[in-house]
Amino acid sequence: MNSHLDPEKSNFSSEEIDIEKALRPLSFNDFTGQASVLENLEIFVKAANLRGEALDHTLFHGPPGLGKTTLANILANELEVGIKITSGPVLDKPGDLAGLLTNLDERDILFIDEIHRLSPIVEEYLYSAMEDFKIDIMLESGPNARTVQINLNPFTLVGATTRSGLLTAPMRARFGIQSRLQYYSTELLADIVQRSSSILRVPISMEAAIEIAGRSRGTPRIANALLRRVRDFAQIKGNGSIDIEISKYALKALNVDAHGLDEMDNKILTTIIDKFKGGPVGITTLATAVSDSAETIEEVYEPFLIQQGFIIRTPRGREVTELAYKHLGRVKGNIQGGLF
Ligand SMILES: Nc1ncnc2c1ncn2[C@@H]1O[C@H](COP(=O)(O)OP(=O)(O)OP(=O)(O)O)[C@@H](O)[C@H]1O
Ligand SMILES: [Mg+2]
Repeated sequence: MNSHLDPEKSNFSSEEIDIEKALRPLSFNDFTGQASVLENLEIFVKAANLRGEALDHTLFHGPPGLGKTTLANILANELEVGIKITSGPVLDKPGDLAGLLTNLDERDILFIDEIHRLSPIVEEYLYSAMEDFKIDIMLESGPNARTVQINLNPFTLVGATTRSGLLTAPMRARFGIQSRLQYYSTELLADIVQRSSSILRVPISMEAAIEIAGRSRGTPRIANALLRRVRDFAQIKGNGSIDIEISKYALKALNVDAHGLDEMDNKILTTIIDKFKGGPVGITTLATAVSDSAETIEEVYEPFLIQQGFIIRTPRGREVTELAYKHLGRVKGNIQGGLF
């Protein structure tokens, strides 16, 4: 079903949240990119449907905005089951988790976002639920306290994390399906921008879609956000349709980096250049210098910077490339005490 054309989904409200919802793909067919991940998921879903079983527990990891939450919802649609959504930081007591688990119907999905942020007690509690579909529940408290074991309906836990490095080994081992999402190419993002434009009913030229896509940091969420802003410019400053001129004008006015790098990306690059003579610099030293954690840099920022050729990893640490100097308008030799 072409669900994004469902009138209830593409409603009249101009609220960003509604737009966000309308743009979210609802089926495997709507979802662009991540070809190998999708290919596998489609097989696993078909097999689970054929056998009438719950899908194996599934973990999505990868940087923000690449489609983890979207895929969790698509799985529910494709399995034709219900989905309950929560997140690691929200689930702070085993009792909260028990409430969710006991309310799941057979084959339903429990989606836990930011699953690396579960408290150890809740995480441990989850283990038996995942493995044997059983949990212990405490009845009464004080001297009369006793626990009873409850059988759960077979369900699928779908976990999402941007920080797979922070997931404990026992937790990770309980996911039969693990998919890593990759940054999207400009071509794929241009397809997504075109799809979103047609949902928003705003005409866009191919060239403009590619321009927006190229500045979206490999990320569909950013591509959609830029599209919405460019659309504003097209409607107020232009004739309502998005061409290359209005796109360039809008992106310039929005101060969007030519490569789509965000503030932190640029901070990492300038720090390596200014404080570490272009590198190599160890990841922990770099993390301290930019006031973030080494894991976040490794899992959220660095993959994109490496993919785009701004940074290379060497045995002695991270080094910026020629491209980074060029991007920031710096000259290599200008650094005091530099080697070049
Ligand atoms: N493959 C895709 N095709 C089209 N649109 C997509 C795709 N992936 C993501 N999007 C769009 O990008 C937005 C962000 O995706 P989503 O919320 O699934 O990311 P996420 O990986 O869960 O991010 P976070 O880590 O921040 O939770 C969605 O609202 C959706 O509209
Ligand atoms: Mg998400």
